[in-house]
Amino acid sequence: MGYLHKASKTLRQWKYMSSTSFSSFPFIPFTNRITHPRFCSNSRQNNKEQNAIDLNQYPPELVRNFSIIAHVDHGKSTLADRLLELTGTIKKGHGQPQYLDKLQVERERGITVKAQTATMFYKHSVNGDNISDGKESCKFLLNLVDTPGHVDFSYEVSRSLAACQGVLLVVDAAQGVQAQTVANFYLAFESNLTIVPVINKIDQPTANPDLVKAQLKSMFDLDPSDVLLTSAKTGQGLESIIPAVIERIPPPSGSCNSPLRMLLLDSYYDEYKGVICHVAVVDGALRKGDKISTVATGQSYEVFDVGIMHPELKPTGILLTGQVGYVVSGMRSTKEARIGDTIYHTKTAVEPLPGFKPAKHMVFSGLYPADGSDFEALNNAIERLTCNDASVSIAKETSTALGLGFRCGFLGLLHMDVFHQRLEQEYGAHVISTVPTVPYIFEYSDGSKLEVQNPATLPSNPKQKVIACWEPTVLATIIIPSEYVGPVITLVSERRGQQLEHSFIDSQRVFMKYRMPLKEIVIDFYNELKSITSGYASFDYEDADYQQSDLVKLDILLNGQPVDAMATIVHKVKAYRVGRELVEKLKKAIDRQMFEISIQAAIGSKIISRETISALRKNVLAKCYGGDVSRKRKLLEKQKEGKKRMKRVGSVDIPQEAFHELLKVS
Ligand SMILES: Nc1nc2c(ncn2[C@@H]2O[C@H](COP(=O)(O)OP(=O)(O)OP(=O)(O)O)[C@@H](O)[C@H]2O)c(=O)[nH]1
Repeated sequence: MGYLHKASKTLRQWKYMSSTSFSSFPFIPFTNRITHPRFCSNSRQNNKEQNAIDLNQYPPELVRNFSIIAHVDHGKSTLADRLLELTGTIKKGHGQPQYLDKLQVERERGITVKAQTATMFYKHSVNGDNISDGKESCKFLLNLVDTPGHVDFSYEVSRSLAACQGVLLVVDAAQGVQAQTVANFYLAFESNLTIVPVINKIDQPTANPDLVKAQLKSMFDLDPSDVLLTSAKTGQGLESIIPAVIERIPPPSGSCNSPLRMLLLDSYYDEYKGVICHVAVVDGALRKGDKISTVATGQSYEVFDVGIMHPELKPTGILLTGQVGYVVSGMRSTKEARIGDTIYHTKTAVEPLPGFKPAKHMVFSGLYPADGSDFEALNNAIERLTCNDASVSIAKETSTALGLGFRCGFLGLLHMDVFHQRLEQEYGAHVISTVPTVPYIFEYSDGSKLEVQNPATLPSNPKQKVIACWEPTVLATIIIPSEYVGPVITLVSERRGQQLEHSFIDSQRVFMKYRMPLKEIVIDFYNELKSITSGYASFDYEDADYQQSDLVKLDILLNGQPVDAMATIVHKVKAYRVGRELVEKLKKAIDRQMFEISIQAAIGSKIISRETISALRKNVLAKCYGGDVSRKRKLLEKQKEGKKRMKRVGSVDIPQEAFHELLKVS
């Protein structure tokens, strides 16, 4: 209730500032109550929403910016739907669950990949705070940010939090606190945000809200009496959420009188409007027609359109202190709209906002056109997609096996997967990707150090020049039911993890913290963890330091010729097993051809594993008896088509599937 009480003071400043800075805004004497019709409406007043939204009616004191954060699948997007419905922002039964998950990939996979903001309006009685006598209610402007739950996209979460003063920390009533609950709690806590705990899915037969309350108390010291109980599915308890947001989360604290400072939260390219920037106005005000610049480039642009996401773009002509919205200016490419940058009025230079830490690329992989001749098409597709996903790093590279392509850096394996899927679905680009690798550091005898993002660039006999190697590590959090502790410890030791912490969350569940090499979790770790714990484990990680390690480059040779796109870097103790598995997978994936093919794995000049594919021409006409010429021609054509999709190394044709198979070996 404290923030409502403070409302009077801020409103007085706003009213004063408005009378001086905004000609349309009259001076209103201070009354110790939010009673002026500009800010408040009588509860009997007509509820009909005005078509044109006048943001002048929402001084910072009537604004609340909050994110919904949670572990994967705990119900963030469903809860966001219900809040949008409750506030009349979208119609009930709009027939599109998880409304804010707009990408095809999000709908197909049922996950949120991009954080999405929506502005809502809500009338709330300020009764009981000595501000109002209870007969009146104020209309508040609420910016809700639905965030992704998967660890790969935690960068999106931390960015979203920069525009918020509080969060709804959502926890599944049956699953309880999970690994991303812990990670997200600390993201919010370290940003000094107000945390409103919400236990969701209380309709489930296995829901145990009391146990979850106890977990929230023991792990985060959250008071059980502050915890809200809800079901985003049935709507139970939903009505308590927005009042809690308004009463507990502080309003934004920027200065209305200061020059404009906006934080650039996100940007994407729209075919009709050009670059659209999502912004949070920290200080001052922005109007259509203003001239703005970004700190990074200093370039000046005119504001053509400005507004809010309600939840679609809704022009308002103005954005004021504490508000979150969009801006369209003359930017030609999203490269001009750097995320975390500060936007200001061109003629009034300002101190830049702190911005964000740059995204850290955890996984690198080569991307090549499935058909070598399609390089230009792939180049175009990647350029367009990276306009809407700036968290991927792209550099051109050449492979003797695959031709011209790109080396791409991703936030994790799911991010890489989503990027591939979007390339294919949204831009029709078919790609071959090489084995994902992490950024290793190699130190050479002359003292120089090299970050290696592509194993092929490493000399094949590293011992000759390399004097030390380092690999990136992560701090991994695992939460499991106690009966799975044994198998999980075995799995983590196989993956070279060092235990740092082991404690009980409650009588049944264990919290474990490990330091692990990033490489060991990149491929298939989570799947294995899930499978040995019958799906009950949750897992999260954050990047940690580099550690010195005994690494070797593993080459794959076909008929004695190394295939650069198949080279990988592995820990020495794993080299023999990985070499053998790679060779076996390739034997299964490569068709027999008219000559014998030898497949070898080698460390330097030493062959550590070998398989042979015996010679045989695949006779596609074998089953085609009789003289039907057109059928025979069709089959031969089909074989020719298939060959087009093959990559030729020396004389050996490698199907795309062979590259996919290699992705599964860790
Ligand atoms: N029984 C029940 N199911 C719910 C409730 N809320 C959400 N769900 C279901 O839980 C699943 C996950 O919901 P989402 O809203 O996509 O979860 P999310 O946290 O946004 O997921 P990510 O974005 O992938 O992290 C969906 O199948 C929802 O229908 C609830 O209150 N009760």
